Amino acid sequence: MAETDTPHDRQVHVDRNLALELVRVTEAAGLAASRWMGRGDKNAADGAAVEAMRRAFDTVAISGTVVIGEGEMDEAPMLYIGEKVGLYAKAGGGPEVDIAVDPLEGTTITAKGGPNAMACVALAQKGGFLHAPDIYMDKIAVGPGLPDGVVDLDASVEENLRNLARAKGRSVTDLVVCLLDRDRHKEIVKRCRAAGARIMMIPDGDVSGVVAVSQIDTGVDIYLGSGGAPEGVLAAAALRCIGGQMQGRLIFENEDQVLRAKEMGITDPQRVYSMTDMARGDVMFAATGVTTGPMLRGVRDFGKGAITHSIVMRSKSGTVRYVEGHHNFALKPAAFAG
Ligand SMILES: O=P(O)(O)OC[C@H]1O[C@](O)(COP(=O)(O)O)[C@@H](O)[C@@H]1O
Repeated sequence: MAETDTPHDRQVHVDRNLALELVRVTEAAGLAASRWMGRGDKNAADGAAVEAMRRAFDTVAISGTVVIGEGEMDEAPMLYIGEKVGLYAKAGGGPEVDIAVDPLEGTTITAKGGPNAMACVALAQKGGFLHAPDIYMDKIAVGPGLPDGVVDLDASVEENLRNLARAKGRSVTDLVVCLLDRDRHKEIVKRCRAAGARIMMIPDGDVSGVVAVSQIDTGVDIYLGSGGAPEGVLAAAALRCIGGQMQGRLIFENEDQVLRAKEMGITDPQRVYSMTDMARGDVMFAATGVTTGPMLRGVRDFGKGAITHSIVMRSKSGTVRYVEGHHNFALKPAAFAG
Protein backbone atom coordinates (compact mmCIF):
# COMPACT_ATOMS: atom_id res chain seq x y z
CA MET A 1 0.00 0.00 0.00
CA ALA A 2 1.23 3.50 -0.81
CA GLU A 3 2.37 5.67 2.07
CA THR A 4 -0.20 8.27 1.03
CA ASP A 5 -3.11 6.03 2.04
CA THR A 6 -5.48 7.68 4.49
CA PRO A 7 -6.54 6.01 7.77
CA HIS A 8 -9.85 5.24 6.06
CA ASP A 9 -8.06 3.40 3.24
CA ARG A 10 -6.11 1.43 5.79
CA GLN A 11 -9.25 0.38 7.58
CA VAL A 12 -10.81 -0.77 4.34
CA HIS A 13 -7.75 -2.88 3.62
CA VAL A 14 -8.22 -4.71 6.95
CA ASP A 15 -11.17 -6.25 5.21
CA ARG A 16 -8.91 -8.70 3.45
CA ASN A 17 -8.85 -11.99 5.22
CA LEU A 18 -5.56 -11.57 7.00
CA ALA A 19 -6.33 -14.67 9.03
CA LEU A 20 -5.02 -16.78 6.19
CA GLU A 21 -1.71 -14.96 6.44
CA LEU A 22 -1.64 -15.40 10.19
CA VAL A 23 -1.49 -19.14 9.88
CA ARG A 24 2.03 -18.92 8.49
CA VAL A 25 3.01 -17.12 11.67
CA THR A 26 1.59 -19.79 13.96
CA GLU A 27 2.99 -22.57 11.77
CA ALA A 28 6.49 -21.12 12.10
CA ALA A 29 6.17 -20.84 15.89
CA GLY A 30 4.65 -24.31 16.18
CA LEU A 31 7.36 -25.92 14.10
CA ALA A 32 10.14 -24.23 16.07
CA ALA A 33 8.58 -25.10 19.45
CA SER A 34 8.07 -28.73 18.43
CA ARG A 35 11.83 -29.23 18.18
CA TRP A 36 11.88 -28.73 21.97
CA MET A 37 9.06 -31.14 22.72
CA GLY A 38 9.93 -33.36 25.67
CA ARG A 39 13.39 -31.86 26.21
CA GLY A 40 12.50 -30.52 29.66
CA ASP A 41 13.35 -26.91 28.82
CA LYS A 42 10.22 -24.76 28.69
CA ASN A 43 12.13 -21.51 28.29
CA ALA A 44 14.03 -22.79 25.26
CA ALA A 45 10.77 -24.03 23.73
CA ASP A 46 9.14 -20.66 24.33
CA GLY A 47 12.19 -18.77 23.03
CA ALA A 48 12.24 -20.79 19.82
CA ALA A 49 8.53 -20.14 19.25
CA VAL A 50 8.88 -16.41 19.95
CA GLU A 51 11.82 -16.01 17.60
CA ALA A 52 10.17 -17.94 14.78
CA MET A 53 6.90 -16.06 15.21
CA ARG A 54 8.65 -12.70 15.25
CA ARG A 55 10.49 -13.56 12.04
CA ALA A 56 7.34 -14.81 10.33
CA PHE A 57 5.48 -11.58 11.15
CA ASP A 58 7.88 -9.73 8.84
CA THR A 59 6.16 -11.40 5.89
CA VAL A 60 2.59 -10.48 6.86
CA ALA A 61 1.20 -7.44 5.01
CA ILE A 62 0.17 -5.43 8.09
CA SER A 63 1.32 -2.59 10.26
CA GLY A 64 0.68 -4.31 13.59
CA THR A 65 1.10 -3.36 17.23
CA VAL A 66 1.48 -6.08 19.84
CA VAL A 67 -1.02 -5.44 22.65
CA ILE A 68 -0.96 -8.90 24.23
CA GLY A 69 2.59 -10.17 24.09
CA GLU A 70 5.58 -11.58 25.87
CA GLY A 71 5.79 -8.77 28.45
CA GLU A 72 7.00 -5.20 28.66
CA MET A 73 9.71 -3.86 26.37
CA ASP A 74 12.33 -4.12 29.14
CA GLU A 75 11.38 -7.74 30.00
CA ALA A 76 11.05 -9.27 26.54
CA PRO A 77 13.42 -8.99 23.61
CA MET A 78 10.73 -9.79 21.06
CA LEU A 79 6.96 -9.54 20.73
CA TYR A 80 6.83 -7.20 23.70
CA ILE A 81 3.77 -5.04 24.32
CA GLY A 82 3.93 -2.04 22.02
CA GLU A 83 6.31 -3.64 19.51
CA LYS A 84 5.48 -2.91 15.88
CA VAL A 85 5.33 -6.00 13.72
CA GLY A 86 4.53 -6.80 10.09
CA LEU A 87 5.84 -6.05 6.64
CA TYR A 88 4.77 -2.40 6.89
CA ALA A 89 5.73 -1.86 10.53
CA LYS A 90 8.81 0.22 9.73
CA ALA A 91 7.98 1.62 6.29
CA GLY A 92 4.43 2.62 7.19
CA GLY A 93 1.29 1.86 5.19
CA GLY A 94 -0.62 -1.38 5.30
CA PRO A 95 -3.62 -2.04 7.54
CA GLU A 96 -3.09 -0.84 11.09
CA VAL A 97 -4.09 -3.65 13.40
CA ASP A 98 -3.64 -4.80 16.98
CA ILE A 99 -2.09 -8.17 17.64
CA ALA A 100 -2.41 -10.63 20.53
CA VAL A 101 0.16 -13.42 20.64
CA ASP A 102 0.94 -16.49 22.65
CA PRO A 103 3.77 -18.03 20.62
CA LEU A 104 3.68 -21.13 22.81
CA GLU A 105 0.52 -21.72 24.83
CA GLY A 106 1.64 -24.56 27.08
CA THR A 107 5.38 -24.16 27.65
CA THR A 108 5.41 -26.76 30.44
CA ILE A 109 3.28 -29.13 28.39
CA THR A 110 5.78 -28.89 25.54
CA ALA A 111 8.76 -29.40 27.84
CA LYS A 112 7.13 -32.56 29.22
CA GLY A 113 5.86 -33.81 25.86
CA GLY A 114 2.25 -33.59 27.10
CA PRO A 115 -0.88 -32.97 25.03
CA ASN A 116 -2.50 -29.80 23.81
CA ALA A 117 0.26 -27.20 23.35
CA MET A 118 -0.22 -24.73 20.53
CA ALA A 119 1.01 -21.49 18.98
CA CYS A 120 -1.69 -18.76 18.86
CA VAL A 121 -2.21 -15.35 17.32
CA ALA A 122 -5.24 -13.07 17.13
CA LEU A 123 -5.69 -9.87 15.17
CA ALA A 124 -8.23 -7.05 15.49
CA GLN A 125 -8.68 -3.52 14.25
CA LYS A 126 -6.95 -0.90 16.39
CA GLY A 127 -8.39 -0.84 19.91
CA GLY A 128 -10.11 -4.19 19.41
CA PHE A 129 -8.44 -6.05 22.30
CA LEU A 130 -8.59 -5.49 26.03
CA HIS A 131 -5.07 -4.50 27.11
CA ALA A 132 -4.89 -7.15 29.79
CA PRO A 133 -1.94 -7.09 32.17
CA ASP A 134 -0.10 -10.33 32.89
CA ILE A 135 -2.14 -11.26 35.97
CA TYR A 136 -4.86 -13.83 36.60
CA MET A 137 -8.38 -13.60 35.29
CA ASP A 138 -11.50 -15.41 36.48
CA LYS A 139 -13.14 -17.01 33.47
CA ILE A 140 -16.44 -18.58 32.57
CA ALA A 141 -17.33 -19.80 29.09
CA VAL A 142 -20.02 -21.82 27.36
CA GLY A 143 -20.60 -22.84 23.76
CA PRO A 144 -22.86 -21.38 21.04
CA GLY A 145 -26.64 -21.61 20.65
CA LEU A 146 -27.53 -20.79 24.28
CA PRO A 147 -29.58 -17.84 25.57
CA ASP A 148 -27.53 -14.71 26.26
CA GLY A 149 -26.41 -14.54 29.87
CA VAL A 150 -27.18 -18.19 30.61
CA VAL A 151 -24.11 -18.20 32.86
CA ASP A 152 -22.63 -15.33 34.83
CA LEU A 153 -19.39 -14.83 36.76
CA ASP A 154 -21.41 -13.25 39.56
CA ALA A 155 -23.71 -16.25 39.95
CA SER A 156 -22.79 -19.22 42.13
CA VAL A 157 -21.29 -22.38 40.62
CA GLU A 158 -24.52 -24.25 41.43
CA GLU A 159 -26.73 -21.61 39.81
CA ASN A 160 -24.63 -21.55 36.66
CA LEU A 161 -24.74 -25.32 36.36
CA ARG A 162 -28.52 -25.39 36.91
CA ASN A 163 -29.16 -22.62 34.35
CA LEU A 164 -26.87 -24.21 31.80
CA ALA A 165 -28.44 -27.65 32.24
CA ARG A 166 -31.92 -26.15 31.84
CA ALA A 167 -30.92 -24.24 28.68
CA LYS A 168 -29.45 -27.41 27.20
CA GLY A 169 -32.49 -29.48 28.15
CA ARG A 170 -30.27 -31.75 30.20
CA SER A 171 -29.54 -32.48 33.82
CA VAL A 172 -26.60 -31.12 35.84
CA THR A 173 -25.31 -34.69 36.07
CA ASP A 174 -24.88 -34.64 32.28
CA LEU A 175 -22.61 -31.58 32.35
CA VAL A 176 -18.82 -31.65 32.05
CA VAL A 177 -16.86 -28.78 33.58
CA CYS A 178 -13.34 -28.09 32.29
CA LEU A 179 -10.80 -26.32 34.47
CA LEU A 180 -7.09 -26.09 35.15
CA ASP A 181 -5.81 -28.64 37.66
CA ARG A 182 -4.76 -26.19 40.36
CA ASP A 183 -5.11 -26.10 44.16
CA ARG A 184 -6.89 -22.76 43.87
CA HIS A 185 -9.74 -24.55 42.08
CA LYS A 186 -10.39 -27.12 44.84
CA GLU A 187 -13.52 -25.32 46.06
CA ILE A 188 -15.02 -25.05 42.56
CA VAL A 189 -14.29 -28.72 41.93
CA LYS A 190 -15.91 -29.70 45.23
CA ARG A 191 -19.04 -27.69 44.49
CA CYS A 192 -19.35 -28.94 40.91
CA ARG A 193 -19.07 -32.55 42.08
CA ALA A 194 -21.53 -31.98 44.91
CA ALA A 195 -23.97 -30.56 42.37
CA GLY A 196 -23.53 -33.74 40.33
CA ALA A 197 -21.46 -32.41 37.41
CA ARG A 198 -18.42 -34.16 36.05
CA ILE A 199 -14.97 -32.56 35.90
CA MET A 200 -12.32 -32.55 33.20
CA MET A 201 -9.04 -31.21 34.59
CA ILE A 202 -6.36 -29.99 32.24
CA PRO A 203 -2.75 -29.57 33.36
CA ASP A 204 -2.21 -26.34 31.41
CA GLY A 205 -3.42 -24.48 28.36
CA ASP A 206 -6.68 -22.74 29.12
CA VAL A 207 -7.02 -21.13 25.68
CA SER A 208 -7.85 -24.54 24.28
CA GLY A 209 -9.74 -25.33 27.51
CA VAL A 210 -12.08 -22.41 26.86
CA VAL A 211 -12.35 -23.13 23.12
CA ALA A 212 -13.32 -26.72 23.99
CA VAL A 213 -16.78 -25.48 25.09
CA SER A 214 -17.52 -24.63 21.45
CA GLN A 215 -16.46 -27.96 20.03
CA ILE A 216 -19.06 -30.64 20.31
CA ASP A 217 -16.64 -33.57 20.18
CA THR A 218 -14.71 -32.46 23.28
CA GLY A 219 -17.70 -33.17 25.51
CA VAL A 220 -17.01 -29.99 27.52
CA ASP A 221 -20.09 -27.94 28.48
CA ILE A 222 -18.58 -25.14 30.54
CA TYR A 223 -15.16 -23.72 31.38
CA LEU A 224 -14.62 -22.34 34.91
CA GLY A 225 -11.75 -21.00 36.97
CA SER A 226 -8.81 -18.65 36.80
CA GLY A 227 -5.86 -18.51 34.45
CA GLY A 228 -3.73 -15.93 32.69
CA ALA A 229 -5.52 -12.73 31.64
CA PRO A 230 -3.62 -12.53 28.31
CA GLU A 231 -4.77 -16.10 27.59
CA GLY A 232 -8.28 -14.92 28.47
CA VAL A 233 -8.17 -12.31 25.71
CA LEU A 234 -6.89 -14.85 23.18
CA ALA A 235 -9.62 -17.29 24.19
CA ALA A 236 -12.25 -14.53 23.84
CA ALA A 237 -10.92 -13.79 20.34
CA ALA A 238 -11.23 -17.44 19.39
CA LEU A 239 -14.75 -17.74 20.83
CA ARG A 240 -15.83 -14.58 18.99
CA CYS A 241 -14.99 -16.44 15.79
CA ILE A 242 -16.23 -19.94 16.60
CA GLY A 243 -19.26 -18.92 18.69
CA GLY A 244 -20.01 -19.10 22.39
CA GLN A 245 -20.16 -16.86 25.44
CA MET A 246 -17.41 -15.86 27.81
CA GLN A 247 -16.86 -13.48 30.70
CA GLY A 248 -13.65 -12.52 32.48
CA ARG A 249 -12.72 -10.51 35.56
CA LEU A 250 -9.15 -9.53 36.39
CA ILE A 251 -7.80 -10.77 39.72
CA PHE A 252 -5.57 -8.25 41.44
CA GLU A 253 -3.20 -9.58 44.08
CA ASN A 254 -1.67 -6.26 45.15
CA GLU A 255 -1.76 -2.49 44.65
CA ASP A 256 1.10 -2.60 42.13
CA GLN A 257 -1.03 -4.71 39.82
CA VAL A 258 -3.92 -2.26 40.15
CA LEU A 259 -1.62 0.65 39.26
CA ARG A 260 -0.09 -1.25 36.37
CA ALA A 261 -3.56 -2.02 35.02
CA LYS A 262 -4.54 1.64 35.39
CA GLU A 263 -1.60 2.59 33.18
CA MET A 264 -2.96 0.15 30.63
CA GLY A 265 -6.35 1.89 30.69
CA ILE A 266 -8.19 -0.31 33.20
CA THR A 267 -10.01 1.99 35.58
CA ASP A 268 -12.55 -0.37 37.18
CA PRO A 269 -10.71 -3.34 38.74
CA GLN A 270 -14.02 -5.10 39.54
CA ARG A 271 -15.37 -4.97 36.01
CA VAL A 272 -16.72 -8.11 34.42
CA TYR A 273 -15.65 -8.15 30.78
CA SER A 274 -17.85 -9.78 28.19
CA MET A 275 -16.34 -11.68 25.29
CA THR A 276 -16.88 -8.62 23.08
CA ASP A 277 -15.30 -6.28 25.64
CA MET A 278 -12.19 -8.42 25.39
CA ALA A 279 -12.17 -8.84 21.61
CA ARG A 280 -14.21 -6.30 19.63
CA GLY A 281 -15.00 -5.79 15.95
CA ASP A 282 -13.67 -7.97 13.18
CA VAL A 283 -11.42 -10.46 14.95
CA MET A 284 -9.24 -13.15 13.40
CA PHE A 285 -7.62 -16.05 15.22
CA ALA A 286 -5.09 -18.67 14.15
CA ALA A 287 -3.45 -21.50 16.07
CA THR A 288 -1.12 -24.34 15.15
CA GLY A 289 -0.84 -27.51 17.23
CA VAL A 290 2.56 -28.20 18.76
CA THR A 291 1.47 -31.37 20.55
CA THR A 292 -1.79 -33.19 19.84
CA GLY A 293 -4.98 -32.14 21.62
CA PRO A 294 -8.74 -32.32 20.99
CA MET A 295 -8.66 -29.34 18.62
CA LEU A 296 -5.37 -29.73 16.75
CA ARG A 297 -2.84 -32.41 15.92
CA GLY A 298 0.72 -31.71 16.93
CA VAL A 299 3.65 -31.25 14.57
CA ARG A 300 4.55 -34.51 12.82
CA ASP A 301 8.18 -34.55 11.78
CA PHE A 302 9.14 -36.92 8.97
CA GLY A 303 12.82 -36.09 8.65
CA LYS A 304 12.85 -34.09 5.44
CA GLY A 305 9.91 -32.05 6.55
CA ALA A 306 6.95 -31.83 8.88
CA ILE A 307 3.18 -31.65 8.82
CA THR A 308 1.35 -29.00 10.79
CA HIS A 309 -2.32 -28.77 11.69
CA SER A 310 -3.83 -25.33 12.22
CA ILE A 311 -7.15 -23.63 12.74
CA VAL A 312 -7.91 -20.25 11.19
CA MET A 313 -11.09 -18.34 11.89
CA ARG A 314 -12.69 -14.95 11.49
CA SER A 315 -15.55 -13.41 13.46
CA LYS A 316 -16.97 -11.41 10.54
CA SER A 317 -17.69 -14.43 8.37
CA GLY A 318 -17.78 -17.12 11.08
CA THR A 319 -15.69 -19.30 8.77
CA VAL A 320 -13.53 -21.86 10.52
CA ARG A 321 -10.81 -23.44 8.42
CA TYR A 322 -8.50 -26.28 9.32
CA VAL A 323 -5.22 -26.07 7.44
CA GLU A 324 -2.79 -28.94 7.03
CA GLY A 325 0.65 -27.66 6.05
CA HIS A 326 3.29 -29.91 4.50
CA HIS A 327 6.65 -28.23 5.04
CA ASN A 328 9.79 -29.04 3.12
CA PHE A 329 12.90 -28.46 5.22
CA ALA A 330 15.18 -28.62 2.18
CA LEU A 331 13.55 -25.51 0.78
CA LYS A 332 12.86 -23.60 3.99
CA PRO A 333 15.28 -24.74 6.67
CA ALA A 334 15.87 -21.46 8.46
CA ALA A 335 12.24 -20.97 9.38
CA PHE A 336 12.15 -24.27 11.23
CA ALA A 337 15.43 -24.23 13.13
CA GLY A 338 14.88 -24.90 16.78
O1 LIG B 1 0.04 -22.10 35.79
P1 LIG B 1 -0.81 -20.98 36.32
O2 LIG B 1 -0.03 -20.01 37.14
O3 LIG B 1 -2.02 -21.49 36.99
O4 LIG B 1 -1.30 -20.13 35.07
C1 LIG B 1 -2.27 -20.55 34.18
C2 LIG B 1 -1.84 -20.23 32.78
O5 LIG B 1 -0.75 -21.09 32.42
C3 LIG B 1 -1.07 -21.83 31.26
O6 LIG B 1 -1.67 -23.05 31.66
C4 LIG B 1 0.15 -22.14 30.43
O7 LIG B 1 0.96 -21.04 30.31
P2 LIG B 1 2.43 -21.18 29.66
O8 LIG B 1 2.24 -21.42 28.23
O9 LIG B 1 3.04 -19.84 29.92
O10 LIG B 1 3.14 -22.30 30.30
C5 LIG B 1 -2.12 -20.95 30.58
O11 LIG B 1 -2.88 -21.63 29.62
C6 LIG B 1 -2.91 -20.49 31.76
O12 LIG B 1 -3.69 -19.35 31.46
